Amino acid sequence: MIEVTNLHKGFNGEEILKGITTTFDRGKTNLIIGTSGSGKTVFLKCLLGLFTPEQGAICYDGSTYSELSEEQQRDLREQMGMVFQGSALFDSMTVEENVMFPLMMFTKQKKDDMLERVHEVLNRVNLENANNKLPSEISGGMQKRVAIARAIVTRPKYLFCDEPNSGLDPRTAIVIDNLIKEITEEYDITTVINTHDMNSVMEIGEKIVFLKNGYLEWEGDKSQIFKTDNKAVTDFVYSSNLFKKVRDAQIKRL
Ligand SMILES: Nc1ncnc2c1ncn2[C@@H]1O[C@H](COP(=O)(O)OP(=O)(O)OP(=O)(O)O)[C@@H](O)[C@H]1O
Repeated sequence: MIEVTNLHKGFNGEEILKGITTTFDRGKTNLIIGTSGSGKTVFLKCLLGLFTPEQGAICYDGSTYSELSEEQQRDLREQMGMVFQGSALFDSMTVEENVMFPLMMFTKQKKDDMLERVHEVLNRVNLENANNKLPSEISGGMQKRVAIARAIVTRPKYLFCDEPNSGLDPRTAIVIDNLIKEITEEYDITTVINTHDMNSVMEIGEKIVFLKNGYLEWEGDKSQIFKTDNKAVTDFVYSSNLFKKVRDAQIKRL
């Protein structure tokens, strides 16, 4: 579980996050949504320990980040997996080498043990017969599976995903969403996903945090998001192509 209290973060005197308070439960897919420039990426980077907030606290299963020693902060960061936008695989490394990379960086395991773990996670993300391929030789959906395998290979307690669906066709996007949800439940991970995608909200939005201009404007789950009368949220929901059609049909019937 991650508990965020009164988080403030700015740059060069401009405040970007303006006092965010929320919680992200373990074993759940938590989504951060909001309009462009609302501070979603800055928030995710604060959760990853990449940005230091000016005020407020982030507490990971009882450990408040700012109260930890540098060594403890490093240990905590090693318990975090990250799926980057666009997958961010190493082009010159094979699928197997990409997934093994965090194990080589952060553990002192024997090569055979590392390989066994790599094959285990590649199987889990249903990626067979691609171990020796380069990223350029596999599809975008397969690259995303490799990125997920690489993010979970060290058995992280926290998984952060930045726009995991960007660049994927809608069908593949749903498969990837559900894979992340299944992994979150199976391994009891606290997962936080930054997304623009209303399909993801519908599919896996167990907790949704909506940011607007650096404020937490609304939070709830995927059933509540269609019942809220918060205008910023309804504008966002119905600006997606999928729901524009639904709304237009409703207006026509009136
Ligand atoms: N390192 C930085 N230095 C200065 N300003 C920054 C930095 N990172 C982000 N910002 C500013 O913070 C604001 C919020 O940016 P952020 O990337 O978090 O938005 P976002 O909600 O993720 O948008 P998008 O959906 O378009 O990716 C923007 O005005 C951006 O210019």
